[in-house]
Amino acid sequence: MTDIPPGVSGTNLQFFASGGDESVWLPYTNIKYYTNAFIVKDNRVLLGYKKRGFGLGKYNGFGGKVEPGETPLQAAIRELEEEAGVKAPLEHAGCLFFLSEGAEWAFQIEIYRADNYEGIVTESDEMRPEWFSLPDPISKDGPINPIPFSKMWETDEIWLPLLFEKRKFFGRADFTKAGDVLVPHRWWYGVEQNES
Ligand SMILES: COc1nc(N)nc2c1ncn2[C@H]1C[C@H](O)[C@@H](COP(=O)(O)OP(=O)(O)OP(=O)(O)O)O1
Repeated sequence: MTDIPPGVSGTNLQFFASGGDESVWLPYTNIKYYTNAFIVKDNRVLLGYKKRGFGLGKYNGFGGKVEPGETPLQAAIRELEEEAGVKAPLEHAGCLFFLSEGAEWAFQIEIYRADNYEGIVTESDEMRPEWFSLPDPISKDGPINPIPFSKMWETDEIWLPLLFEKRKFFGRADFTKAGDVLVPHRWWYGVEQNES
């Protein structure tokens, strides 16, 4: 399925992956803007274990709502410092649109990455930071502390490798409820083509 879904920003996109029930995208009326930031350094990525609120019990990048008057980049820098105690020269890595059945708004999340940071990684009220090894194509035994995809949002496994490869991605994932749990219903991802 190669049609770009409603809500996906980005131009000059090349289809990368899609799946799920391809009959319908969930409707939405409101959008709220969020950020998510990842530090990738020395073949490791810094993730945080979410201690409260939305995504409780999952590992994720560091981020939150864009507050009034902030740019997404300013919000991403602030949230990273609040949640992990460090400052980083963040670069835009992609943008994701998430919709959950029954939610009052869609999440538009600007994703950032940095190869470096200043300060000491510190646990906060919201996140417990932890370093994980990047996938190692050379070692047949695999990394020592691999990324815990089974404890992350299911669709992260599709786009996180693009962030590691520095390929800019845009996508959408809709989730439906199975009891108290949100499960992926339909998803689509594209990568920005280099103009040359
Ligand atoms: C599939 O859906 C999602 N996947 C991933 N990887 N991340 C997601 C998904 N949906 C939301 N997120 C991210 C976006 C933000 O980084 C956080 C949610 O932000 P939060 O609700 O914690 O916002 P804060 O402003 O920090 O909240 P407080 O008011 O509690 O400080 O999850």
